[in-house]
Amino acid sequence: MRKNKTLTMSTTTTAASPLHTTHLLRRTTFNRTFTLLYTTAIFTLLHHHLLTLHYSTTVTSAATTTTFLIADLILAFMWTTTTAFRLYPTSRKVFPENLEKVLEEKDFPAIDIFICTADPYKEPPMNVVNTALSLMGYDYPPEKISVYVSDDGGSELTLFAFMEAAKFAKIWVPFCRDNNIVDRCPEVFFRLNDVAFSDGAKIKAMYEDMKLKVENAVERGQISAEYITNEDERKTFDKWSQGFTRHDHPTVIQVLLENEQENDIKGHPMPNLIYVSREKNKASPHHFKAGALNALLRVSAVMTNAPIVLTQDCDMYSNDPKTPKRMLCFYADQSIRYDLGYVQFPQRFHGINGADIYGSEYKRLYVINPGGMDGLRGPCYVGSGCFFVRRVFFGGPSSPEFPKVSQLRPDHVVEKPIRSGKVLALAHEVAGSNYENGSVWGSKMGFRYGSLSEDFFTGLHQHCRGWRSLFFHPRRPAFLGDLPISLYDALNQNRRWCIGLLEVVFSKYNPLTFGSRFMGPLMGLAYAHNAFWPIWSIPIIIYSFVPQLALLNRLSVFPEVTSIWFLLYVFLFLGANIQDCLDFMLAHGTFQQWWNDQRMWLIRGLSSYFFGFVEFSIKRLGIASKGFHVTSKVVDGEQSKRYDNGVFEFGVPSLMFIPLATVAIVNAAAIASGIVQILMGRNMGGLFGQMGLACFGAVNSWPIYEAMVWRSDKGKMPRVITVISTFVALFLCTLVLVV
Ligand SMILES: O=c1ccn([C@@H]2O[C@H](COP(=O)(O)OP(=O)(O)O[C@H]3O[C@H](CO)[C@@H](O)[C@H](O)[C@H]3O)[C@@H](O)[C@H]2O)c(=O)[nH]1
Ligand SMILES: [Mn+2]
Repeated sequence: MRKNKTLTMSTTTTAASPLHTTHLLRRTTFNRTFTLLYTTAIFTLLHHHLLTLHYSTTVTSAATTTTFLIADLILAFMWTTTTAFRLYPTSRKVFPENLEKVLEEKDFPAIDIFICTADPYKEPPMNVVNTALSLMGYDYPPEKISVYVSDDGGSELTLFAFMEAAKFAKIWVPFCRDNNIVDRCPEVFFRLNDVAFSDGAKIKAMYEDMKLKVENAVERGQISAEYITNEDERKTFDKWSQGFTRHDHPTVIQVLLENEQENDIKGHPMPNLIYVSREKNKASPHHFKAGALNALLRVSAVMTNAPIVLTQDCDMYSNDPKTPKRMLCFYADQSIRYDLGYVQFPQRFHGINGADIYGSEYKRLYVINPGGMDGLRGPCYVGSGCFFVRRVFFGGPSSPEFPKVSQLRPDHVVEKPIRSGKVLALAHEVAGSNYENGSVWGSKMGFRYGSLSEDFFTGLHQHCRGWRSLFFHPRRPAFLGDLPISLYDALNQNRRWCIGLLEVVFSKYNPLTFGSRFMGPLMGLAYAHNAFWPIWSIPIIIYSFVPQLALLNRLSVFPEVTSIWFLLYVFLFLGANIQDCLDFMLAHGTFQQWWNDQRMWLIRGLSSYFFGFVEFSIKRLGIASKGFHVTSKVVDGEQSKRYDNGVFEFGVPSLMFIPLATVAIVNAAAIASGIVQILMGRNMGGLFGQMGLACFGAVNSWPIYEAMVWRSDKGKMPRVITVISTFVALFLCTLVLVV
């Protein structure tokens, strides 16, 4: 009887006061029409190339035509994949105020929050603590929240920071709740707000005190005896005895807060807070972040086994305490619940300079494209800001594959307190480095192994198994993270992703051959778009060198400016760029940000995409590979000043800068040669396209000229790179002139 009542109630409220709505964006019709038009243009160009090839009389012209045919085929393929994002661009709204009509607070699902950190020197513990505090402060029943911190750095410094955080949280969480604070990341709150009200000033002093202690410990690399206040803490730190290194140590699990035991200073229960550093040794592979997440999946199953799991990078703090309630608007909707695997919020960043010189926002990857996939079977998983249904890690929606150990099953109900001996013993066992031997963890269960882009691979796998996902982009960013502020860091991160993506391309789960069979062709294309990123380097390299070198050689490779074919080129070039720019600006970007974003696309094509490809090949051949190189989140004062002023940071002599500098020089040389040819009275009709392209290259290379020629700060281009690149450029130019 009661059940019935709830049921009718939920149906009526869904109709009259929905939990969420979804609609196609207004640009949909335009996008579809343009797709048809552009596809026709592509086919016309390819046809034209084939004809030219057929009728070419010299080896040089056959070779150049083939080169451009290859470049254009790849560009055409990549453009085709973008249509997957453009045919069903979707946007959603949620109505958390209607939540209480369908779900009482006591029936809210519990949430296990996973925070991964891997290195106390690249990821300062104080920042990780801030992330954790912001999440513990969620506007959600605290007894339903458990925060698990995975420390792959195996550092007592991080544990120490969290011990301090556990104490501070008892003051911070009620303070946020009682004052209805929105910025629940303490660092951000104290930076942005005047703390004159309530106990603000007192709490700020406590926060500063904690920060001082933690930063002091990190600086000294050890925890002073005076900071250790009781026997329990001392015993814990004793685990870091001799022989304990980050690559070789036993499991450390420390329950720092337990909600049934501890209350905040106002008497409300606290969320659980658990520190986990899984066992590591050189003999067993640890699979980087995916391995860490799988260990957390098991440890959390044993301890709390919440039906919802939120994964967070250590730098991604919560920027909106209402986020879990917004997520619930989807989760509580029975009509979509059955095969809903995860709800992905976009990764957004703080501290971006106005023009976003490194395109670090990745607007297309994180905001635009997921909205497009949301109209299909849902967005990719991007590693952070994602609420999973725990069940998604164990088989398809209608084909569950549960672990043998009953305590690890997603339907297992935990009855014992998390500090009980049995629970802790099992938790240690499942975090052991040999636990996964001979099991399907990482292949069929949990997060996927085998790719450095474990997030992309995991999401793909889940979609292939029949799960759907969903994208929600609230106006106020749900999470904000750090971004690389030097070109080298930005490119290195991108290179790691490329290696991971190629690992997916060359696995059984290739999005085109395997994926599209199980997810449908458009989803296959959408996944392929990301997976094939690195091949963009081929057309970008070709178009950065070949027309320019031909110009130096007075060889015309594009149609005459007066010919109709030239118009086709103009249409293809402008069409793609303008549509891209519009997409970007409609997603609240500025023109300048778009310009920098397209520049970064070219820069990546010449460096990280290409080097990622090279490194992937080397790895395939069985030669050394670096593994997961964690992006540094530490800020250097001077560097950060340059970043804020929009100045490119080269500084380190990286091989990746050589193609960039070489292209800059070759393009400048091509322009110079073009000008000389004009002055000599040559008819430039046939070389107009090449001259235009060289100018485009040079304008894009502006920061590189600056860094090579007239900057003197630490971030300028290292002299050795300039010298090598000049030689390479000279070599290329003479080679062409000789041929
Ligand atoms: O062995 C490792 C390596 C990394 N991490 C953690 O993984 C997260 C992401 O690492 P980061 O260096 O910040 O990489 P990004 O390139 O910024 O991260 C993006 O790309 C990764 C895949 O390459 C995804 O895992 C991330 O979620 C996504 O934000 C961080 O919290 C790390 O602490 C681990 O826990 N163990
Ligand atoms: Mn990161």
